[in-house]
Formats: sequence, C-alpha cells, structure tokens
Amino acid sequence: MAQYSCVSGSVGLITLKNPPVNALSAAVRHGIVDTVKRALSEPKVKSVVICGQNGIFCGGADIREFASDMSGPPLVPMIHAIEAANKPVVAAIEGSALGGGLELALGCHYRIAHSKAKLGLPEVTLGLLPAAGGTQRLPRLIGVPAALNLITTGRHVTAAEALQLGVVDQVTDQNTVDAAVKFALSVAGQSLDARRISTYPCPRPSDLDALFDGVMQKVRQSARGAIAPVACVQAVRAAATLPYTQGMEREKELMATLFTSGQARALQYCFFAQRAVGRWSMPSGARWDTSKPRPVHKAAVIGLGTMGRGIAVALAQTGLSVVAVETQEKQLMEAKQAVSGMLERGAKRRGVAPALDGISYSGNIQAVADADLVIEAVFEDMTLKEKIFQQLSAVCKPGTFLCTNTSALDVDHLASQTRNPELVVGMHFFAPAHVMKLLEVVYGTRSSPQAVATAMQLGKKMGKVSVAVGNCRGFVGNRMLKPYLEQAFFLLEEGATPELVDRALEEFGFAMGVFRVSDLSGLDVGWKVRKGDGLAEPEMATGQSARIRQGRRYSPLGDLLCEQGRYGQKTGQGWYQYDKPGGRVARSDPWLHSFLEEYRARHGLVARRIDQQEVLERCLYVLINEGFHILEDGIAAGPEDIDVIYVFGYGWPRHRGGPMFYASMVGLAKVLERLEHYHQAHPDVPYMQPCNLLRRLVASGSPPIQRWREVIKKLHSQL
Ligand SMILES: CCCCCCCCCCCCC[C@H](O)CC(=O)SCCNC(=O)CCNC(=O)[C@H](O)C(C)(C)COP(=O)(O)OP(=O)(O)OC[C@H]1O[C@@H](n2cnc3c(N)ncnc32)[C@H](O)[C@@H]1OP(=O)(O)O
Repeated sequence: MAQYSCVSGSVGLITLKNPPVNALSAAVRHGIVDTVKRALSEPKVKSVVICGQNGIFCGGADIREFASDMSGPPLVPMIHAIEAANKPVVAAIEGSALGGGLELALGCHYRIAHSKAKLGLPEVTLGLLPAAGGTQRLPRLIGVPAALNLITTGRHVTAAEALQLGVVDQVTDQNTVDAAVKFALSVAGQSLDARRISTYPCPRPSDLDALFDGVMQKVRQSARGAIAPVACVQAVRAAATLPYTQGMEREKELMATLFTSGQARALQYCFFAQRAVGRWSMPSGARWDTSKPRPVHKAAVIGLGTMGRGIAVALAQTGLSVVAVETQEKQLMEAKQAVSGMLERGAKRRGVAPALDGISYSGNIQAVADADLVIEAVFEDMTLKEKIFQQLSAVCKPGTFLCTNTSALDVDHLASQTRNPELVVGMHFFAPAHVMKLLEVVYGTRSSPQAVATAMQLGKKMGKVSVAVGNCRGFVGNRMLKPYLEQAFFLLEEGATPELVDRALEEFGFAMGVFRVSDLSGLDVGWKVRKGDGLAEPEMATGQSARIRQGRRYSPLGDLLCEQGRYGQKTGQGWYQYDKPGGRVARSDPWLHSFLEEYRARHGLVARRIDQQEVLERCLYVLINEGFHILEDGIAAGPEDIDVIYVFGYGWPRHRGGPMFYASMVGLAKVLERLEHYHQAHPDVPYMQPCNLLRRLVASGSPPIQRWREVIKKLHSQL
C-alpha cells in the first residue's frame, strides 16, 4: 500500500509500504494511484514527494505476481499520470531503486538520492526488460550508450555514478526525505515543461547503426542463448529511432514475448532459489532460523596451494584476521607473494586499501591455536588430511570449528579423527576461491547445527552463495559431475569428437564444453582420483577388462591421455592442442582424432554418427538422474539447492534455471522415457537406470518443481 500525509504545510508525502523491499504489488499500485490523485487535487499541496518506508525506495515490480494473473492498476499509465502531473513530483531514493522502482522515479520530475543508494534496471537478469517505460525514458535522459550499458547488463550503480550519468539530480548524505521535501518546496510552482523525460528527444549518435550493430554482436556473444539482452537492445533501438509512443508500443511487444518465455520463468526461479538456499535445514530437523552461528573474528587456512591462497584472500577481504599456514618453506614464500598480489589487484579493482595486514603467515600449525575457525585446504589425500585433523584437534583452543575444503572425501571420517566431531564441517570452495560465488557447506552425521550455521554465515560474509548439503562421495556438485563426464568419454568411444560434444554443450549455454573445461582444470586431477579408486590401473589398459571395471562400463580414454603426458592446457596438449604449455586457445588436434580411431579399432568399436541431441540427452539426463538420487538420499534438501550449485559452481546456463528446473521444463515423463531408452541400449551403465524418485514424480502427474519436496517427504516417510 501507499500512505499519504501532508508535510511542511504544502508537500504531499507518499510513502510506499510493502516490506521488505516495497515491491510494486497490486495493493501498492492502487495506493500510488489513489494518493497521487489526492495530492494533485488538494489545493494546499503545491508539490509531492514519493519515498519508501524502512530505508528502501522500491525493489521494482512484485516478481511473485508474474506467476499469476496480474490484476490492479498497470504500471505504465500510473507512471505516465505522475509525469503528466501539474505539480512537481520528487522521488526520494534511499536504499534501492531498481527495475519498476527506478522507472517510477524516472516518471517523477526530480530525483534525489542518498549517497549510499543503489539504482538500476536489473530486469534483464530476470529474463525481462524494463517495460514500464524504462527502455524509452532512460536513453532520453542519459543517452543511448549509457542506457544500453545499464539495461543490457542490469548492473546497479551507486548514487555518485547515477549523478554523474544524469540519472539523479542531487545526492545527499542527510535524511533523504527531508532533503526531498526541502527541494520540493523550492520547486513548487515552477514550470514542468522541461522535466517530463518522455517529451525529450532521444539523443541520436551519428553512427547509430554501427553502434547498435556493435552492441548487438557483443550482447549476443555474452548472452550464450539468453534472449532478454537481445530484446533490451531492440527496445533501446526503438527509443533512438521511433517517437515515444511508438517506442512504448515496441517495448510492450518485446516484453510480451519475454514475459511468456521459459527463460523468464527459469531466471525468476533462480532469483528465488538463490534466496531459498539460505533457509537451510538438516535431516535432524536443525534449521537456519533455530541455529545460532558463533561469531568468527580470527580464521586460519592450512595449506597454501591454489585453493588455500584463494580462500585466504577471500577471508582477508571480509576484514577477518587470517592466519595462513604452509609447512613447506618454498611454497610458503611463493604463497605470501601470490596472496599479496591477489589482495592488491582486488583492492585496486574495488578502489579500497588492500587488507595485507590482515594476514599473518606461518610454517607451523601451532600458529592456528587461537583461531575461531580453521579451513584445511591441503591435497586431496585422506592420510594427510587425517593427520592434520588429529593435529588441529590437539592444537586448537576449545570450540574452534574445524573445516575441510575437500571436494569429495568423507567429512565424517575426518570428524572421527578429532575430539569434538560436532565442530567439523566441510567448506567446499570452487577455484579460484576468491572469485567463484559458490560454497558447499557439508554437514556430517555429527556436525552440530551451530557449526553449520557458522560456516553458512561466514560464507555469506565472504559474498558466497552458500548451500548446505549432506556428506557423500563428491557431495552434490561433483557427485553429479561423475556420470556426466563418463557419458562424454563413452560418446567419444562411440564415434563423437571432443569438438562435437563441446559444441553441443556450448550451444546449450555452457561457457565451455566438458573437454575444454577438462583441459583447463587438468586431466591429471581426475586421473589421480580414478587411480585412488582402483579404476585407472595401467595393466588393465589391454585385454577384456579394459572397458569393464568393477562390473560396469568404463572408458580409460582420459587415463591413456595422461599416460602420454597430455594433462591439458598446462602441458600444451590434452583433448585439444595449444600453442604452448599454459596456452589458452584450444585448437583441434589431428593426433587426438587418429588416437581415437586407433583406440576404437583396438577395441572393435565401430564409429557411428552422433548428433547434438544425443550428446545433450545423454550427458544432461544422467546428471539430472543423479540429482534425483541426491534428493532421494536426502543429501540436498530440495531441487533449488542442486540448481543453485550448478548455476553458481558449474557454469550451468542461468537462463535454463539449473538441471532440476530444466528437467521440469523438458517434462519429467520425457526425461524418464529417454533414460529408459538409453539404459536399454547401455545396460552396463548403471547411471542410466532411472531413479525411483523420478518414477514417483512422473507417476504422481509430474507436479511443478515447487511441489517436489512434498513427494520427497512422502517417500522418506515411507522408508
Ligand atoms: C501475454 C502476456 C503479456 C504480459 C505482459 C506483462 C507486462 C507486465 C508489465 C510489467 C511492467 C514491468 C515492470 C518492471 O520493468 C519489471 C520489474 O520491475 S522486475 C523487478 C526488478 N527488480 C529487481 O530485480 C530487484 C530484485 N531485488 C533485489 O535485487 C534485492 O531483493 C534488493 C532489492 C537489492 C534487496 O536485497 P536484500 O536486502 O539482500 O534482500 P533480498 O534480496 O534477500 O530480498 C528480501 C526478500 O524480498 C524478496 N524480493 C526482493 N525483490 C523482490 C521483488 N521485486 N518482488 C518480489 N519479491 C522481492 C526476496 O525474494 C526476499 O524474499 P524471500 O525470497 O527471501 O522470501
């Protein structure tokens, strides 16, 4: 709703009230229409101020309403009526003015922002465009290039940048509403002819076509199949080439296409899923709202390889005091330099002082004795980790949380090495740890709710999207990756090439296909794991057992490449070739193609034509199937957790909503039917056997993803 009062004798003050972000729900729109009418009709009122309660102007249209039949006054005429008013209307912007919130402010005659306010048109991130006149007013106000930048990226700008761009008229450090009221008093009675943005001519750059062609090309490239950024460019082009009313028609047309698209649904699902994962729960019944985190003032990192360095940087950047421990002297010296460099570069980018003094370094594990929380980040070697957890348990002050950055190993086993297993949790960061947004917080059977709450809160402080998951081999992300990688290898055996597989996945929207990623992260990483699992044994490379191991189909292709020293980018050769070791540009490698032909011949395999659809179905559906197993096993509490992990940690295209959401869009019955089909064709691949939960969901009529938890709960209660 919106509340009306008259202040300072002649200013009508309209306050938007819809916690937590004053979204423009039907009730708020009704409130605005009514209060604006009232302010304009009261003779004593000479000017109007619009503000939002609780320090936030407005978070935009109510996204939840998009999923239902929208009723109530539409935004466009509402904003138009404000702009057409014959009394000055001033927007008092505190906190955020985003999306429809900024569009409302653009309909006002003046905008005054608090210095800490953030403004932006983030609709593109929800698969939409600013359809309440934003695409038509903003370019008229700040010019085409700046408007294109804001609208196609959805980025939020500070009040200072908004002032510089001309989005706002004044920035204040004082009480924003007081400043706006004072301003409103000063402009009462003045002509508004020059203040209605829709009447401005849109500045037309002389090289209009070249400008739009260039932007469109760039946007298409970075959009990776997302349609909203392209529609945003088309809408701004309409502002630059058509009169305002026709531009508004074009904006509406483009919005209608986006609004009903699967991509908008996927992106809006992601918006809420990202927030839902913060409301974690554990099978024990412990929850985010009943578990109190303990404050962490001093944190420690053990092991300063690539991961440890990134974690130390991310911790220091949050302002914590950090102890970084590395027992190998040479590695410690190198790490010191590397961490300082990362902190300096990060600080320069953010325009702040580097937190160099926040980190102390030591070669002795005793240095972590008074830390509140320790993160172990040494090699993936259980024996080494066991030893470290035994030492930590002896060295640390009582109550210190002990965390492991393992990407797959058993958190319960590590906890069993300590005196207080309830203090142990996994904190699985993704490389580079100071950049990647995802954090899997892994609870073991004995982890206390407080340990989980503390790790979740620390992750949030570090700017991560943290997802609480149960303990199993590979947790959620890496467990699902295994069948996906396996399928990619099998496809090569059957006739595909790395180029074909990667192209299919990249056209689907992944930034990089599976083989390009494998070259980037190093083929030796998986090789080491497979050796540890007793799968990649050289003596098995010939004979009958070469393609069947531990009773199931196995492809030794990755192992064979490693035996040739082809580890990927770092050695200059992997699934592709590079111009030098460390080179970045992947080129097709004729050697690899001959190697695949020889391999097939050796194993009596006849190459067949494989199309992109088969690549996608096999790679993605086995990954999704494993996701259903993870839900069935209670390792993830809901599909949102899996989807957030895949979008933030594994490059799953956000406009496809994550693997579980994608399955719901494809149709669960279809996913089931294709898995059954492929399992029949490949009975020696257990990952293809459809999960019971998937069958259950299909049998119960494929409910929408928001209702899967009910089916899962029922399934668990029957076990
Ligand atoms: C044939 C059919 C044709 C149909 C055509 C239809 C035409 C329809 C015409 C529409 C006109 C378009 C109008 C406009 O252009 C569209 C929009 O405005 S879209 C919305 C744009 N706004 C945003 O994207 C902002 C989103 N919010 C944020 O970024 C942040 O929430 C924040 C405002 C910066 C605050 O951040 P935080 O303080 O960290 O808080 P949270 O993020 O945790 O949020 C708290 C809580 O609020 C919920 N929430 C936030 N914003 C909205 C919102 N806009 N609508 C609904 N709910 C919102 C958020 O989900 C949290 O709740 P929780 O999920 O935790 O329960």
